[in-house]
Amino acid sequence: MQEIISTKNLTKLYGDLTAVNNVTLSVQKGSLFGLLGPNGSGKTTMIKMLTGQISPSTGNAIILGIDVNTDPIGVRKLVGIIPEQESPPSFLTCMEYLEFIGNIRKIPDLEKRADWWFEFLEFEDKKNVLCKDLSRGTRQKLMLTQAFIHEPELALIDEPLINFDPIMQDKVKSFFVTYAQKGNTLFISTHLLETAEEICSEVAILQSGTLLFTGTIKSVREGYGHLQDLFLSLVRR
Ligand SMILES: Nc1ncnc2c1ncn2[C@@H]1O[C@H](COP(=O)(O)OP(=O)(O)OP(=O)(O)O)[C@@H](O)[C@H]1O
Repeated sequence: MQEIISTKNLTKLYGDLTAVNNVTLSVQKGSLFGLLGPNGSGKTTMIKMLTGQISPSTGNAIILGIDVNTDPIGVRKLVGIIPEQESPPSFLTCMEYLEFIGNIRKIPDLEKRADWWFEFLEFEDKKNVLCKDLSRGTRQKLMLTQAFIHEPELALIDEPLINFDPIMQDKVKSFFVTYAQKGNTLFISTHLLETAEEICSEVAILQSGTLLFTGTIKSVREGYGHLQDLFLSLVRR
């Protein structure tokens, strides 16, 4: 087993508010890890700390062997990221945005890879359209493409499916499962408990910044029936 994400007593304070409280977590290679929790429970704050977008108040996170506090750029070079409700730049076309990402990430066969993604996510017709003129779902397709185009061994995605129709959700879920089966690791935050139960290998439940549960989906099914039963019994307490 190889540890891809390891946090120790990770804490984030915003003034008097403790957004994330002493979270110690371990994610193994090949996991499809789901971070769950009610609104405002600290999921986005966790992802921001794991990707070096914000610094923890105390505690630390090691991502792919790198301490994200000391080398956030090193972490961001390796991983794929979709921040919460992030949109691509309005003034670039889809292809221009991917070229921009390709230059930063030094992807040699960018055009070939981009064409694969345009076809896979069914938005070839938007290749040369300005991002400001895309629907929300298509913007999410482009964000998904930029996160995976360099085939990162770890991707961290805040609410990956929320803007997709059911057909596209199905396609992306299958992609995630296959991607993890190849030995890559996915860390997603979501409110979709059924989806998490369907595709995740492991889940964690946060409430008010505190970790209430971590375990495999198998252990959830064996111990509690459905993820939703466990979730509701924990957060309603
Ligand atoms: N920059 C900030 N300054 C002050 N408080 C913040 C900031 N960012 C987040 N918070 C607060 O931290 C807490 C956790 O927020 P966070 O966005 O991490 O929750 P979340 O679980 O992602 O919520 P949701 O499911 O609604 O997206 C909330 O109370 C939020 O208001």
